[in-house]
This record gives sequence, structure tokens and C-alpha cells, in this order.
Amino acid sequence: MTQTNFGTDKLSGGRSVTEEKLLVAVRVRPLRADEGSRIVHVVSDKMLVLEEETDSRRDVLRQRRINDKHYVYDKVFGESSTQDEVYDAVCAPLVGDTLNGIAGAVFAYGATGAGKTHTMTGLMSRALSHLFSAIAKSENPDSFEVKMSYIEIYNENIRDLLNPSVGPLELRDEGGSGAPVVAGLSEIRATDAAHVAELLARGDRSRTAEPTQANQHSSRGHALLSVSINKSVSAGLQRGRLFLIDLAGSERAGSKARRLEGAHINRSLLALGNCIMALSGGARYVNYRDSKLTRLLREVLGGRCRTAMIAHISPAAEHRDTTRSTLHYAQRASTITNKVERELVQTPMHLSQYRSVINELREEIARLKVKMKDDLSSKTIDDNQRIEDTKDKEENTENLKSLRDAIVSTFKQQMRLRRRLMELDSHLLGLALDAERQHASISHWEARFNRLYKPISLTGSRLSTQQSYRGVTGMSSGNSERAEAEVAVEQAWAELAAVEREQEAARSERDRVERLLEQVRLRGAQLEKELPAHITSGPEREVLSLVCRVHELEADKLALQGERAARAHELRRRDMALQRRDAQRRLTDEIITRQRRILEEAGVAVQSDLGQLYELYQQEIHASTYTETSDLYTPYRLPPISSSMSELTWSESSSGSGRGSSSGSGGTLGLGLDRLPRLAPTPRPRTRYSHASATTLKRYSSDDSIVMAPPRNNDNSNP
Ligand SMILES: Nc1ncnc2c1ncn2[C@@H]1O[C@H](COP(=O)(O)OP(=O)(O)OP(=O)(O)O)[C@@H](O)[C@H]1O
Repeated sequence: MTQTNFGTDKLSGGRSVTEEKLLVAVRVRPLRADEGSRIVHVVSDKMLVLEEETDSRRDVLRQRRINDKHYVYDKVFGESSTQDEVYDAVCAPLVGDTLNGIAGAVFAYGATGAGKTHTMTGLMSRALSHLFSAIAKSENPDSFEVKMSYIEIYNENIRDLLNPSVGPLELRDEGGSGAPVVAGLSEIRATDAAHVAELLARGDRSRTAEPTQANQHSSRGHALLSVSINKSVSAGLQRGRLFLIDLAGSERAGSKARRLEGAHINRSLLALGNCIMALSGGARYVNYRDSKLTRLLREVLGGRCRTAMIAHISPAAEHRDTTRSTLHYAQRASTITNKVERELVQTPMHLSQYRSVINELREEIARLKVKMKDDLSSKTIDDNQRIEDTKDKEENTENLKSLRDAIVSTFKQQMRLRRRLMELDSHLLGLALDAERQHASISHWEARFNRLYKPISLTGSRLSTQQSYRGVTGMSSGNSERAEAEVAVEQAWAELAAVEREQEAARSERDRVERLLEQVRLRGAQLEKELPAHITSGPEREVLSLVCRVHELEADKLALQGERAARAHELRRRDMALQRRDAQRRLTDEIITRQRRILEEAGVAVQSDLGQLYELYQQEIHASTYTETSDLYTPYRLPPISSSMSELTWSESSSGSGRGSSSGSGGTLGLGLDRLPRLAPTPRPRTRYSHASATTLKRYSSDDSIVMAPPRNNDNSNP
């Protein structure tokens, strides 16, 4: 599983930085038939007027002229503006930049129902098809790689919209660059515009939506689409990125059911507003830490991104207050300046660094040559002998020069091949994680399907599981959930097959590069062996040993960087394994808790050693809660032992702990047979599905299957 960095990686030196103002645009959505009068008037493509309320006791016309507020922005889109117009003016230039290693971001801001999702949906699809057509037209389309991730922040939980079956993801600060990382986030390689459209549609289906007063299909979470465009260039890896962000809309009066989500939305938007205020006021310290949204948008707002904000407003009188507030925010945002720069991710070794090493060596060699000449001229020897010696010397120097050039060239080749090997290793590790993720997704859906329809063997081979799944899907029809499961599993299998093909190609390329490297290394060793015969002076020896040493060090450095990359991948892999273990443990807890309840309700006696195992299990769970502190891994607990301790019914002889009494309703039923401790109500997972809609939770609570249902978009869209 990859760790996606919504911020930036380390940069190489020598880049150009330009200060750029945030581009601020305002889009007015069309007035709806059910809305009252229009109070927003677009005057030009940069100005709009907001009618303010008039004082009826005064001259209405005059008062209105005084009160009406004019607002000027970089761009104003009126009610009849088209998606293409917005795209061309705001987003298209950023897409062009991303191909040149510059990060760009567009975020949609505004109240609920103001048109953010409408705009962003249009921008997302256009941006990605524009991107692929620009890559296809470029000189070297194969040097580009496009990856995308799509997340939603809902109730301060981060959800992977491209892999919604996994639980909330953790946001980690990765020291140095200050850019937070979403651990375990899927980053899917997008192959073409059609593939992207499919991924976007999948992500959009997983977004959380509920009706609000102003919008029947209101997005209740912030959606962040991140597209990375990596391009192999001679100096390393140039990385352009595009962030398209659809913020959730604030809502003044939320229904009871949505108070929590409303509070989260308003809190994160408030944090965002505070950041905008601080940045626009030139504050030296900006507090991004108040919400996950602002932590993730740090680079977009105060970083190296070329950023555009599209503020959305309704033209209707009934939204006057929210419109005014949005317009004020937009004005403040227009004074924010970012330091835009090209992003060049450090690859194992920069050719520029290599060149400077070679240049230094050349200078050294030149100095030593001068020194050698001086040494020779200062020697007093017979003239004939001198001519002989000089001839030999010249010939030898020539030989030495070509030998040295050959050595340098083999080292260069070696470096290039080693770098390529590292890239391939890293690619293979990434592919292995991709494959693991697809397997996880398949097993999730199969388990779920299993529960709903018909038991199928999960132990079968991959192919047989796939076939049995298909067999089952063919048996029933008309269920949208099953259809979605089918699509998800089909897609996962297709992606898995693509990953496997890519793995095969990468492995054979790796073998080829490894063989080449071995040949080059042998050639280099051979050349080095020839050196001593050509070396006639101490300085020459010194120069050549220096050449070798520098290259040895470069090789060591490369190997160390390779190890570091491998370790980073290993950490990611463990992250993924931990998440899976955690999910398994939650299921186990659920099973045990339910079984305990059944046993208790039925008054079933259990063997005392089983009782002891239950107790041990509870203690284990309690012990683990002391060590687990992160949001993500906070387990829900079994009923606290202490609360039921007084009612514990272990016979002293069986538990040996001396706790509780063996009398009363829960007393010992027989020799070695006990009742289990009383249960508190079954606790719910506190984080994993806390973002599920009320409907989902209802289904979950009435569902007596052991497999938990992930939150579903369909549920959410139905009030
Ligand atoms: N420019 C527009 N042209 C036509 N219809 C629009 C436009 N903007 C918004 N709409 C329509 O208005 C309704 C609300 O828009 P949308 O869902 O995009 O709002 P939103 O700001 O994303 O709301 P929320 O924050 O609640 O998700 C939708 O039915 C949408 O199609």
C-alpha cells in the first residue's frame, strides 16, 4: 500500500521560484425556479454587484445605490457560464503546468447548494482528458506516468474513495518537508482518459451525500482528487501534481441527524477560513493543524502550488448572508501569494552532481598534469635519453588517457544501470503493494457476498474463487448492492491482471538490466587491472585512484539509497498488514461479543477453561488499548471487566482469582461449568464505520451476520 504525500517531496537545488497570487474566481449558479428574487448581478467578467437590503423609510433607489456592493475578482462567471468556459479560464493553464513539474490546485468553496460539485465534476473530467491528450501529443509519451488518488474527509475521517472498503486512513506528519502523508492511500496508475473516467465515477459513487435545505444531493464531505504526473528527465524525476478539491458546503441549520457532520464541516471550513485570513494578512505563523482539511491543504494554500479558488454563490435573495460571507472570503483569499516552483524529486544520483564530480576531477587532473610537466622539466638528464623518454611518456600518457576515459565511461554506464535497477525495484515493490490491495478488496467483497447469498470457499485458488463468485452473481438479480460488488470485484481482478502483466514486464526488464550491469562491471574491472602498467608517476597513480574512489563512493551512495527506499516500502507494506490485522481483530471481537451474548441470554454453561480464555482475551484487549493511541487503531472494547466484575460468576476454584462470588443467579452450575461474565450492550466500532450513514448503521445493527457492512453511497443518498 502506498503512502501518498499530498504535500511535496524533497526538492533538488537550482530551481526557479516565482511568487504568485492565488487566482480567485467567483461563479454564480443559475437562479432556481423555486427561489425568490435575484440579488447578484454580474457586471463584467471581473465584477459583480450584490444588492444589499434597503431601508424602506428612505429613498429606495438612492439607498440601494449606496448599499449595493461591488466585488472585483480575477474572474467572474455568470449564471449562463459553461463548464468549458470555467475550465479554459481556470484549470487548463494549471494542467499545462503540471506537465512541466509544477503543482496546481483548484478548490471550490461556497455554501451548500451553491454549485461546487457541479463545477468540480466538470473540471475533473476535463482536466484528466486534457492531461492524457497533452501527454499523447508530447515528444515522449512513454516518459510520463499518471497516478491518481481520491479521498474524502468526512467527520474528520479520511476515506479512500478509490478503495472505500478500507477503514479510515491515518494522516501522518512525515517530519522534514512538513507535508502530511495519508498512510495506506491507494494511488492508482491511470492508463488513459477512459480509465480515469471510470475511476472518477467509482470515487464519486463512494462520496457521502445527504439532502440539505439547499441541495437535495449535498456532498457532506470534502473531496480531494490528487493527480501525480511523473516524467523521467535526465536530472531525475520531474513531478507535476494537480489537486482538485470539492469542499463540503457549510449549512446553517442542520437537521438533528446531521448535526455532527455539520459541526465537522463548519469546523474545518472555519479552520480553512482562519488560514486564509492569516495568509492574506501576511501572518508569519499560520495554524494549519486545526483540521485534517487544512493540514492537507497546506501546500495548496501556503506552499509551492499554483492555486485557484472558485467561490460559488447563489444569486437568490434568501442566500444573501452566505453569499456576502463567501464573497468576503474570496476577497481575502485573493491577496494570498504562493511560492510556485518546479518540482524535481531527488533520484538516487543527479547527473548534474555527477558532472560536477567529473569536472572537479578534470581540474585535479589538469593541475597534476602541470605538476608532472614541472617535475619532468626540472630533471637533468641526457638529451637523447630525454627524447626517448619523452616519446615513451607521450605514448604512455595517450594510452593512459584513453584508458581513463574508458574507465569513466564504464562507471557512467554502471551508474545509469544501477539507477535503472533501483527504479525497477521500487516499481516492483509498488506493484506488489498494488496487488496486495486488490486482493484485499476482492476478499472483502467476497466475504460480504458470501454472507449475503451463499457460502463459497475462500480457501480456493484465486481463479476458482473468481469463478465461484461469478457463479453466485449469476444466480440472483436486481440487487444494486450485488451489482456494485460485482463491478468492484471485476475491476479488482482486471487491475490485478494488469498489475501482474506489469510485474512480469518489470521483472524481465530487471533481469536484462542486471545482466548488462554485470557485463559493464567486468569490463570496468578489466580496465582497472590494466592501469598499473601505464602509470609511470605518483601523481598519475593518485589521479586514477581518486577517479576510482569517487566512483566507488557513488556506487555505495546509490546502494544506500536503494536500501532506504526498500525500507520505506517495507514500512508501507507493514502498514497495510497492520490495517488488515486490525480489521480481522475487529471482526473477531464482534464474533466473540455476539457469541457471549447468545450464551448469556440462553443461560448456557461453559467449560471453566473456556471462561478463563475469555478472561484472558479481555485482558489482552485491555492491555492493547494502553499501547494503541492513534485514531485509526483505537479498538472498540469488550465490555469492561470491572463493570461486570462484581457480577462475575467464576467459581473461585475455576478462575483461581478469588474475584466475585459463586452464588446468585449467575452462580456455578456444576463442577467446572460456569456462566460467562455479564455483558454490557455490544459496543460499536468507534472509528471504522463512524462515517456510515444512519441507514447503514441501522442495517449494521440489525444484521446478525459476522461481516460488517461498509458505508454505502446508495444508503446515504436516500433520506
Ligand atoms: N452552473 C450551474 N449550472 C447549472 N446547474 C447548476 C450549476 N451550479 C449548480 N447547479 C445545480 O445546482 C444544484 C446544487 O449544486 P451542487 O450540488 O453542485 O452544489 P454544492 O455547492 O456542491 O452543494 P453541497 O455543498 O451541498 O454539496 C445541483 O442540482 C446542480 O446541478
